[in-house]
Amino acid sequence: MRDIPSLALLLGPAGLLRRHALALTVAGLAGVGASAATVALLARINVALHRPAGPLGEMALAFVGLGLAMLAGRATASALSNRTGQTIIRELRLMLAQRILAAPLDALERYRTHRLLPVLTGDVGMVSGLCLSLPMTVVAASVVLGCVLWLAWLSWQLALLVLGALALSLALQRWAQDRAMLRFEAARDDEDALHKAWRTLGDGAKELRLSRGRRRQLLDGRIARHADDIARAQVEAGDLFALSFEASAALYFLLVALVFAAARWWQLSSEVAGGFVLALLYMKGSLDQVLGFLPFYARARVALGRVNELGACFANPEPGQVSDEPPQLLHSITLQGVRYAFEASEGAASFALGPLDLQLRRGELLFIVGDNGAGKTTLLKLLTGLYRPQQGRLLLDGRPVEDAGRDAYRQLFSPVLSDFHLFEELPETERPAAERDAAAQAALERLELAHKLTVQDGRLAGTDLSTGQRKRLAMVHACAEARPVMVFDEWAADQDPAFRKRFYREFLPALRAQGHTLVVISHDDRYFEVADRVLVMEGGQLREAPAAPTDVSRP
Ligand SMILES: Nc1ncnc2c1ncn2[C@@H]1O[C@H](COP(=O)(O)OP(=O)(O)OP(=O)(O)O)[C@@H](O)[C@H]1O
Repeated sequence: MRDIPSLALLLGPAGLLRRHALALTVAGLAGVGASAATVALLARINVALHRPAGPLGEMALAFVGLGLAMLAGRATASALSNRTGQTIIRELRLMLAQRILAAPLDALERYRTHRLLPVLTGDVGMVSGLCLSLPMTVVAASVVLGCVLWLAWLSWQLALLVLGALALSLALQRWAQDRAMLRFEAARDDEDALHKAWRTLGDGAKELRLSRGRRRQLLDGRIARHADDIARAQVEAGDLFALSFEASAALYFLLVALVFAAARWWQLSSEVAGGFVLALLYMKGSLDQVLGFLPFYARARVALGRVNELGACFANPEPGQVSDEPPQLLHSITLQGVRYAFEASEGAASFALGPLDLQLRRGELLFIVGDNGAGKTTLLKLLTGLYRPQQGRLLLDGRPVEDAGRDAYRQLFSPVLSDFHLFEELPETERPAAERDAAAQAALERLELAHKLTVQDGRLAGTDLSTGQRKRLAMVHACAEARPVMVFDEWAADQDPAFRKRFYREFLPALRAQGHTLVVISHDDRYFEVADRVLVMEGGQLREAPAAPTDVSRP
């Protein structure tokens, strides 16, 4: 089991609760004030029950005054805690999104993207619930405390008896909580695995329909197994809490009986005994609220652990993400003695690239070719600044690209990666939006997508597309962005022969003529002669290759 982390994210020096300490203190004080008014009201009722009635008007005034104070205190506490809770949730969501966006790509790849969503939705929701319910639980706890103080004022011996019972009840809950946390932790691990299976339901929909075996594996082997494990862990944890809760409830009624017996034993007045019974019965609701909060708190601690873990994984942001300086490529981009190795994962040998040298000259059309797994995409990630070289240097026009300048450097590139994501909106550019939209519309026509899609206010509206058409649409986005360096990772792989030919013989030369520098990963050796240079990747090493002779009669 992983360690249950501290509440640093909420209570640490820069914790979210600390930042709202004033509002939360005011909410807490208002709640405590309301509790004091409640206890005073109880005391008045007790007096009214056991002593001859005083002037009615005075009594009514006291009741109304205390009732109003209670109402105002509770309403203030509730409204303030609700607003502050919602603000904290918003800040937590933004903080996590910013951290993920600012994290180095390899940190995100190591974390595994399927683990992000359960944290960002389920765990953040659970932590949000904790923030929202915490202040009102504090109010309930202060009602209990107020009642105990009043009882101590009535009879310290009986109050000690009550305190003893409360301590026993809390110890029981603590016992249940410690054991339940282990189950909640195990259930949360299963939630991650289950989420991965949910993704398979959508991503593998076609394969699953074509294979009963795969369906069985997914449903029985993964979904049912994890769902069973989660249900078992939650039931066991729920049983533990229910057991301790019911034991506390039984103890409570035993306490009321004990109070009666002790009052008789110590010959206490009926006002004292009545006050005790009244207070005990009244504070039962608040006590239940506090005890009922504990199971929720236990689950929220586990969720908070995951949120903390995510925050910690991405706690080292890349510097310089908000540089306004527009990047320029005047002569060349150079990789000098660059080396990059992936961390070895269970049982698999790690892949290491380099040390290698490469110079990409402005305006050139460079092909990178090589076998599957040779390291072409890894090289592209180093060249585009997505990965930081572990050794060696990346130079822009002879000047090293340092950490602070890497994000600005990355703005030189418009990529179409092999595992590209299709955004709904066209990217923001330095150019006016109308110019960008016109470039996108022209690209739609060139790529024969204009009958499927139109550009509307920077968005691309239209029907669903085939795999090859989606790749073309990714190119439309790159053309609309039109950065100095355009990068295509096996773009032509999904295109029909005629379009593939147009890509190599028409589009690439046209983009080069417009002044773009082009890096193309390709397996299409029949078009290598289009390139100014062809480099071969082999086992993480790079070598120059002469362009292959071309048979222009082939498509
Ligand atoms: N995030 C990662 N973590 C660990 N290993 C990785 C990671 N990404 C790639 N690799 C490994 O690095 C090696 C090179 O991968 P890369 O994607 O660069 O190859 P490639 O030449 O582009 O292959 P292909 O032509 O099949 O796309 C492979 O052995 C791959 O398993």
